[in-house]
Amino acid sequence: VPHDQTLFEERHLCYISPLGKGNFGCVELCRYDPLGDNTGELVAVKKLQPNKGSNLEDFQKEVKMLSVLHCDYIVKYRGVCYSMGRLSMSLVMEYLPYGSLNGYVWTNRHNITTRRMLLFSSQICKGMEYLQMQRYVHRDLAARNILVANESLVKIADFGLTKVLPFDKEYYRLSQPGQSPLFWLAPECLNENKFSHKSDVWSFGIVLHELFSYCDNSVNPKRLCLQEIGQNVQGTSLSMHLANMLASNWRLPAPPNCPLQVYSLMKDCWTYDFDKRPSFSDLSKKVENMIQDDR
Ligand SMILES: CC(C)(Nc1nc(-c2c[nH]c3ncc(Cl)cc23)ncc1F)C(=O)NCC(F)(F)F
Repeated sequence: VPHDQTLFEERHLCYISPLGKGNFGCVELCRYDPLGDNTGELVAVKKLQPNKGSNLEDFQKEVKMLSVLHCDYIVKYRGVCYSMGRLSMSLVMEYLPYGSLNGYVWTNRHNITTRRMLLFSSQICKGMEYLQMQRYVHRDLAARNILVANESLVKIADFGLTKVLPFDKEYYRLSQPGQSPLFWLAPECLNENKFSHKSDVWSFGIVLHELFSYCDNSVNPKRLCLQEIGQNVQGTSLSMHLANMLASNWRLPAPPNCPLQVYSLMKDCWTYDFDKRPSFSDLSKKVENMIQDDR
């Protein structure tokens, strides 16, 4: 039997440190070191948190989804590690040393150019275009869920909420309101739990806002929306307030010093009618043109 490169033996997986908590589990930095001489490669290992609202088959679905994605702009699946005699499993992914995009942009805000932000934006569009071809709806596109591979490459990650569209529908209706953070959601998600490629486009607009705000937490989408709602958040639920504001055409304000054409691209993504929003291929062309103009 040819050696299965996607099977990681638990005894060679050496824990180093925690990376963070994602949807349905925590992710740890480990070294896979079968030779036992510390020359093994670093990997990110997502452990299934037993009965933390997630179960093995949901996790196996996430593993299956990630294992068939092959794109430069999507975090690479490396394999699985079974433990407790196949009763539990972990998802092994490539480790990206520069961490999540929101942390990276904020830390390097003094020397990140518009050009580099546009480059990251076009890579996210291309990753999302690829996901769309697989009929995957990410449902949690946010700067915290983008990883930085190096100074000029970012990748989409955290597919814990991703859904595959049914063959006969261009949207996915969630049975009950999900756990996606409200402030990244399109109106049809807030009002009807309807998720589609076009609601991912809305979230991409929010990611542009995060990026061009240098992921400054003091002006993040949640903070700005709550400011607009004001403290008078009585009875009406937060998502109702937000849905009403969006219906009366309120949108996040332009980030300071944001190039006008970038803000108008965000506004295109935030078109109320999902059918009129640009596609990711439209968006990547527009962003590419901005990169050319930015010479
Ligand atoms: C839950 C987890 C761990 N959180 C973090 N991962 C990494 C982090 C840093 N390098 C990484 N390489 C691979 C992976 Cl899967 C994560 C990291 N860095 C910081 C995090 F908070 C994560 O998965 N976040 C979603 C992601 F950032 F990946 F989109």
